[in-house]
Amino acid sequence: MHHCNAIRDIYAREILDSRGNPTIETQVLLADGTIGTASVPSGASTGRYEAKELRDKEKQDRYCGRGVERAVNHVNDRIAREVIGVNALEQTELDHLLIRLDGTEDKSNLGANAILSVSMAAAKAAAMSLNLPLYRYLGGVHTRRIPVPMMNVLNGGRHADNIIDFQEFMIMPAGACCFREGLRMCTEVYHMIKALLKGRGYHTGVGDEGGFAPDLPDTGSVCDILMEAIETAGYRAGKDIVLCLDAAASEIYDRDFGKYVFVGESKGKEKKVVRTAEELIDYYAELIEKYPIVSIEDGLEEEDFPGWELMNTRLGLQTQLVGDDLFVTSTKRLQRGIDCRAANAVLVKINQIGTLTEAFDTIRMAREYGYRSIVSHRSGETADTTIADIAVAFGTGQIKTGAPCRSERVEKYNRLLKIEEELGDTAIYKNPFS
Ligand SMILES: O=C(O)[C@@H](CO)OP(=O)(O)O
Ligand SMILES: [Mg+2]
Repeated sequence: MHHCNAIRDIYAREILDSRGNPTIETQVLLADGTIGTASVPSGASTGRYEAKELRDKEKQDRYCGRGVERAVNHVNDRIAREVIGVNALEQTELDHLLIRLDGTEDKSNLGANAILSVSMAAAKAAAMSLNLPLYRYLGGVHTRRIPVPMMNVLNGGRHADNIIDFQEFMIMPAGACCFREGLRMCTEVYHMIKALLKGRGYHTGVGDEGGFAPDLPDTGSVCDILMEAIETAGYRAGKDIVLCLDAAASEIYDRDFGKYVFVGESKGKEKKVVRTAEELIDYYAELIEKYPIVSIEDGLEEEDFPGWELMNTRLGLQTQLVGDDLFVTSTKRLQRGIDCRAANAVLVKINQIGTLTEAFDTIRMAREYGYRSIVSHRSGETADTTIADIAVAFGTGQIKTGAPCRSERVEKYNRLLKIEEELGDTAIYKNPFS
């Protein structure tokens, strides 16, 4: 109890996220006076099997009403009573205590957002009290690898009000020499995309993650613009910069119909464009043939493990196939995918599972089975930069954190710039696909 790293007090409040929705921020005070502060993001295209946050928005909050307020009260009341006195350095114990206290499979009792805010704030306080940067505290002395950004530059799906069916089009500076250089390259391409869109009369408003959201008719025309922007900016597409997709296929899947419906692509056509899982895999194969696409996330919907297996057999050797809604950062779901060879990579979103310890377990399991991990933001974000430190701490080699023009995303990039500077000559940056 009198240990200097013991939690002395804890306090949560309601703040706003980048979509203007309430979210939770929690502060943990240690006996030595250190304060750790953390805030929690929120998704729009959430996976069915994600841990449940207590949110205000009705569609995400099965209790309806003031969800975040209840999450805040849970931290200040029930959680505070239990965690005061716990040693903040014992992250695993603390997280397991929170899981037990909640008592449900999906954290719907206290709220995954309430629980995660405490988990994160305690880790930050512990690092600070040891005078260590967070990545060093979480990763130890061997921590040296800076992730390559998967930068979202064009938005569609649930993240924008345009007609593009797939959710995210990303560029990745795989051929850069260091993070700073890679970030600069991507930013130049981002600006070039804007110029090209403008020149062709498309609007240049952006989606939730800062990627442009023009009404381009289909995936091919989006990829064409990206290719042109890369080349015009002076880079070699496929060498210096490669492409990645997040199809977020669960969002376009019609369960009753058993097919994927491409509403945007159907515009102006007589017949609706629909694809079965097999046809969608063929479509990906065509796209990969034509464009330097190295990674496809949520290529199929979250229930279709057999479909994923087929996709992995067809495309998995040359393409990174990332499970986001499919795995929801859960070791249980990931194990199922591993058993049936469903994919070869996992997206890691700490709020999908609700504690740091469980997210770390998922990264560890992925590594054991030769899966890659990509640490990721949510479409509703805050200024919190914990995910940048996690990516470095675990040397995942890849991070997905949006466009370079919305502060809540830029915060993460700027944090990585700072970490790379701190690591100096010891920093490692390398193409995750070579
Ligand atoms: O699908 C995704 O990968 C994420 C983040 O880009 O979106 P959301 O947070 O809306 O789930
Ligand atoms: Mg996704």
